[in-house]
Amino acid sequence: MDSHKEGDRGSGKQKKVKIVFVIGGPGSGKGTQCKRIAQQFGYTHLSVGELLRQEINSGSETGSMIQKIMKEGKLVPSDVTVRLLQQAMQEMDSDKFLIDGFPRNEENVQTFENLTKMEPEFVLLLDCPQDEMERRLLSRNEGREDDNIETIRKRFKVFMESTLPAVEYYESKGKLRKVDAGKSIDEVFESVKAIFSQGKDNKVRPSRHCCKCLIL
Ligand SMILES: Nc1ncnc2c1ncn2[C@@H]1O[C@H](COP(=O)(O)OP(=O)(O)O)[C@@H](O)[C@H]1O
Ligand SMILES: Nc1ccn([C@@H]2O[C@H](COP(=O)(O)OP(=O)(O)O)[C@@H](O)[C@H]2O)c(=O)n1
Ligand SMILES: [Mg+2]
Repeated sequence: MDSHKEGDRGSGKQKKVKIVFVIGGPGSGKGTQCKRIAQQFGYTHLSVGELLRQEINSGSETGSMIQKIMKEGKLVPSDVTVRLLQQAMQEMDSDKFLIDGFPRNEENVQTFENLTKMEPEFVLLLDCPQDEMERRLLSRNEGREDDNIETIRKRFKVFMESTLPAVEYYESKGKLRKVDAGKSIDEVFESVKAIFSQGKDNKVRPSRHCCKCLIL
């Protein structure tokens, strides 16, 4: 079911917005696969982690609160995260969003639905063994202060304890699509492509990268 975006009430025209959530443990390959999906299927890729890091870089008070939480591998309060997400979606002239790294707990799920009145078309789960994720993160030299072994371990704990229960919510609604993300990038993308090609419009469109995600 497509989501309907708030707004355009004056014209009575409801803009249909298609949303897909992409979740998986830290290092499962969300960012890597999202870039390819955006390119191939014309989605605007919004990485929630990137939006939070941009808020940190803005030097705002909210940013320093976010930084403390991310350093601990904990989850930022959902109203903060969802507001940043809403802002980014409103700024982009797009009707197809790939939301990377969201939801990460049940509070994320409820807050998103309450504030946006939108639901995802489906949720893609990248399922990857923890030792493989750890190996990938330790060689991901993006200069992130949360990519140290101590914080990585905490993030894994958050994933197991908070994110997986949110996954079960979507599974119960028949909206979960799971792929084995432990294989090579190309092999994982083959499985991902099959899932996105099941949708109605298989047309390949020019990619619409969110400018925010290009600032890595
Ligand atoms: N299937 C894969 N096999 C090996 N390395 C991968 C794979 N997918 C991603 N990577 C690498 O692992 C690291 C984490 O990938 P990333 O897409 O940032 O994951 P996430 O966004 O889920 O944390 C990056 O250095 C990326 O190049
Ligand atoms: N929905 C979200 C997404 C990210 N985050 C925070 O942002 C951090 C980095 O998220 P990310 O998606 O960039 O991390 P990776 O899984 O890509 O390594 C998380 O560890 C959380 O601290 C959050 O609090 N809530
Ligand atoms: Mg990522």
